[in-house]
Amino acid sequence: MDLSVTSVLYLGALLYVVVQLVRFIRADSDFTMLWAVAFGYKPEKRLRGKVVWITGASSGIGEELAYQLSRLGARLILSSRREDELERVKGCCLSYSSLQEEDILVLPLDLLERASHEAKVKTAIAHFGNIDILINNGGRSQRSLCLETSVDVYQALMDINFLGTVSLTQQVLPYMTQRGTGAVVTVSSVAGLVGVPLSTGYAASKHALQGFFNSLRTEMTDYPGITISTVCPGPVQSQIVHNAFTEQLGRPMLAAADQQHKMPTSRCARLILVGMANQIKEMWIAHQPFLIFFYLWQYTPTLAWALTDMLGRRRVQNFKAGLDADSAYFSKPKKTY
Ligand SMILES: NC(=O)c1ccc[n+]([C@@H]2O[C@H](COP(=O)([O-])OP(=O)(O)OC[C@H]3O[C@@H](n4cnc5c(N)ncnc54)[C@H](O)[C@@H]3O)[C@@H](O)[C@H]2O)c1
Repeated sequence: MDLSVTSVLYLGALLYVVVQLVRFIRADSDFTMLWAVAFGYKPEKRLRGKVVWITGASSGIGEELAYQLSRLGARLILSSRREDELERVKGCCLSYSSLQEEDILVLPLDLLERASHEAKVKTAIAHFGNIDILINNGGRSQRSLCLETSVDVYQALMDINFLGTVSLTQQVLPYMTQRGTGAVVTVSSVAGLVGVPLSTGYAASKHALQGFFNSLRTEMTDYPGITISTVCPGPVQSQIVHNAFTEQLGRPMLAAADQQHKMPTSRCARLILVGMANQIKEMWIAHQPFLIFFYLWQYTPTLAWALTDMLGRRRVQNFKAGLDADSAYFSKPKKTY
């Protein structure tokens, strides 16, 4: 076959586009993250020995971050409300790693109790002398329709997810500015960037975090050694739905939803660590088809709204019918009660 140089170039370009397309379809994070995974610094090199404070360390993503960081040799401050659960996580960290008892501080903390945050930070500093990285991970979600939701639920979501996180960050940051180095990594959500039906208050609280940290990042430009990062995961396996607020405070979710379609917690935690090691400022972490939504919302909002309305309507209808709204996009919906 006689192929001209131009045809070879065209074929090469086509092959390149196909390879990139396949990579994108199989991707589980944004392009910067993909680059960091392939060519960036490894967490093993960058995070060993660091003092890392994780809020919401008693379950889900925070618990998994604690395990992976302990294996890397990072020293840990573990916080959430339940001390016994934190001691369990600490015990596992010690057995998975070569860390010593004093390398992990269990520091119970309620994001709602903002008046206690200053003293908690002082306790952490007294133990380790400094905090290298604060991971603002603790938070709660929501599964309820706006028209049925008490405003107290909206207040609680803002208090925990937004104000609790802001309060702790404000207490930790001065220690970082004094040293001129540190990182604040905040686990936001896909709901911090896009609209999510049944989670109006949760999405609002995560949008608030995005606005806050995107603005703070620029205020911190006088401190080039300080990194402000936000993490935007799509659905990840954890207790988030089980622990979600419903339409009234104190009314629990009736059943945990199917988690098969969600990203494994370990993969999400690993990607967060890669992002931290490479000081990435915004991390989009999700399987397809969720990842494509991030891009659509960013670049073609009109198309994104049309698609969200189509899929979101089904989610709302399933919820109203008492079906599992979370897995309803992907599998035969299950009754939640
Ligand atoms: N799992 C997901 O699909 C997903 C997706 C996007 C973002 N996120 C975010 O990831 C973070 C971790 O959630 P997860 O999925 O591991 O859920 P999870 O429910 O398993 O863990 C949440 C953690 O936050 C803690 N927490 C809740 N209220 C608190 C309070 N008042 N004070 C202190 N700690 C409190 C819990 O004790 C727990 O340790 C949250 O900020 C969540 O919004 C989760």
